[in-house]
Amino acid sequence: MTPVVQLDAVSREFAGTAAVRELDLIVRRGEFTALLGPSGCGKTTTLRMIAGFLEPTAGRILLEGEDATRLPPERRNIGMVFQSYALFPHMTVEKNVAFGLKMRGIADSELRTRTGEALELVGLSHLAGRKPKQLSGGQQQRIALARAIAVRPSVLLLDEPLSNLDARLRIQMRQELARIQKETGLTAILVTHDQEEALELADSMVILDQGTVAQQGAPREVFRAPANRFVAEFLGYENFVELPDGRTVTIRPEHVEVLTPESTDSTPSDGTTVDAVLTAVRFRGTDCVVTAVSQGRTVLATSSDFELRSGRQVRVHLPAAHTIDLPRTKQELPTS
Ligand SMILES: Nc1ncnc2c1ncn2[C@@H]1O[C@H](COP(=O)(O)OP(=O)(O)OP(=O)(O)O)[C@@H](O)[C@H]1O
Repeated sequence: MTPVVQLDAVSREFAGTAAVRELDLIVRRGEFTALLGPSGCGKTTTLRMIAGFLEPTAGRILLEGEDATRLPPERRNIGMVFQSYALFPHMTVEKNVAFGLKMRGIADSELRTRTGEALELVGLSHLAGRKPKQLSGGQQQRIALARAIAVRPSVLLLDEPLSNLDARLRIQMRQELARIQKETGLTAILVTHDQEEALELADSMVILDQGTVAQQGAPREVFRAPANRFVAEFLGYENFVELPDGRTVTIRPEHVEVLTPESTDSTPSDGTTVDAVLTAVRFRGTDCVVTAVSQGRTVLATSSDFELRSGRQVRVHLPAAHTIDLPRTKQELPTS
């Protein structure tokens, strides 16, 4: 099946500095792809190139299999929703939603049907006659979404669409987006720096690091097996431990076992066990989080042993089944 969006080695420079470098990306029909990464990694630049607002300095962009690298935005069948809702303040909700259809020369009766459908999809048909300023932030974002969907774009580009909403509304809108995408079979690319949003919504996530792909895959895969330290840190992994055999691994604190003579006197046979001293114990109610230091290496662990105190000598066990090997990134490799 021809991908809806395909980027072949796309690069974009600004005054000699690369914002996106040789990026390859494939988005298939009906797929929800999340582009994520820290500020400045090139997410918005990538989205703007797909929309046609920015030209790549190198590489090709294919839309529905056709070379669209130099195609102006209005000739790409793309819908966009931004962080700022960008609704026309003087137009009613209905006129806002109909705007893109009108621009495309859609006949009146068809225009009314599609506007009505789009408003129904976002659950706001009853507000059709209002002006944007008479709506809440969440409602305005729904209207922006309806406007983008009404034109039946081959791909919907979402640039941090939920980040202006408060936490509760953001979660509600996330579920709403998931529902709409499921109902309509929309192909969408979402730019976000919120990993939770990506984990919940995306079929595929692409983590960018300085304009290149650090890792791409299904959220579960990426979360379970981050490819390197950058991805692991971005996903919230906190333990980075160099093992005696030279490997660097990461492990979730809840998988690290803190052993004391009272808990066991045998050394587990799998994984790695090291002597350590506790330097901090934080009580959290149902468990505590301890910081253990072993030969300069720090490991965070959770434990339900409430007798543990700072200064205590323990052994720390990293079970093999839960340690994730992290190959070193280029920056971390010693230079020869
Ligand atoms: N018009 C521009 N002129 C010069 N540099 C730019 C321009 N647009 C983006 N950049 C630079 O390109 C890099 C990538 O920017 P981009 O906006 O794509 O990042 P981002 O991942 O979307 O970041 P954020 O999460 O902060 O929005 C940054 O270093 C940025 O400063």
